[in-house]
Amino acid sequence: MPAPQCASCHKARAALHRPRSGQALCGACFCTAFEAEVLHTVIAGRLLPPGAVVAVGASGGKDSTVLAHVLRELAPRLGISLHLVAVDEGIGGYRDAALAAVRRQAARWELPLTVVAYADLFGGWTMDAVARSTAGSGRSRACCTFCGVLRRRALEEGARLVGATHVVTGEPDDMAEAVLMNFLRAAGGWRGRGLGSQAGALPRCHPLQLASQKEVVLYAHFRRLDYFSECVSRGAASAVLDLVHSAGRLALARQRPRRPAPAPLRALASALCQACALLGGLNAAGPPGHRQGPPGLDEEGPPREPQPSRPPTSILIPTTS
Ligand SMILES: Nc1ncnc2c1ncn2[C@@H]1O[C@H](COP(=O)(O)OP(=O)(O)OP(=O)(O)O)[C@@H](O)[C@H]1O
Repeated sequence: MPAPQCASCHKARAALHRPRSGQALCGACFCTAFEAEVLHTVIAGRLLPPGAVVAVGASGGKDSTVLAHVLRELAPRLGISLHLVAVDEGIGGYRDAALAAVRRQAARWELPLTVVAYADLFGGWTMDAVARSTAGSGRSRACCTFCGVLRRRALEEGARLVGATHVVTGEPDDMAEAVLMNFLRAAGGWRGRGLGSQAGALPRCHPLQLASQKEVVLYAHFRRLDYFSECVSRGAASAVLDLVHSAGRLALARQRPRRPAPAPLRALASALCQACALLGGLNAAGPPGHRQGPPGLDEEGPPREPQPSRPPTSILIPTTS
């Protein structure tokens, strides 16, 4: 059976059914719609004012690749300028390939790129050194904690270095996780790693917050974006997006005076100090490199190989005649 006509341009054959609406669109109309939706997210949420100098957290992965590409398309309309900031965590066998992808993107899209390294920012500590230092102490979990906190700090440093006024990161419907965490942590207020920014830090936002993982992959596919690919098999659920919408409404409704945050929230709001606290703990146990061991974070085996990237075939329309 031939593919249906695109429901938007009525000229080309449809190439996909949009996961949420079921609308059949050709690749070009889908990309245009996707960009328009991100534009709406930015404008409606007042995420990036005209004149903003925006540091894009560029990991080389699909989310930040799509984010950078979409914002580059929208930049003239939004009146913003972009600067890619990549963090080199010092993870042997993993980050190098991702950074190479970021360099190719910067060159192709003619965007300025700054790379900041943990080793330079944190007194010689790389994630490989952290992994060795924390070995035997619930290592995998400790590594994620260190990496998340230090990366946030490094991105902030990089953004300030390039004179950015705002920071943006990928995170499409992963936002739901943050939303849920915030609901659970604070029945009385909305704050934290999700849609807000931390005290003293540059404003940080997630323009892809309402996009689904599947559509991010489809956008990358139709725009033929070159990115460093890991597992892309996570699906999108409408409930997840509804949750993010609810959080946005909750944030807008939060006009009443705020109650003092409970203790866990105060801890969340001090991630910059958290980085120093974690580094202090590491240094107390010995300088970077004091413990020898194999590089790489995965104690169960060697660092993961990148997986080939594929769009979710369940929503692509087969191109048969
Ligand atoms: N090394 C890095 N350098 C700069 N920004 C980063 C780096 N790692 C992550 N980020 C930013 O944080 C966001 C969330 O990263 P995380 O690894 O949690 O999610 P992800 O879904 O794998 O993102 P991506 O597909 O962009 O790699 C990324 O989209 C990116 O904007």
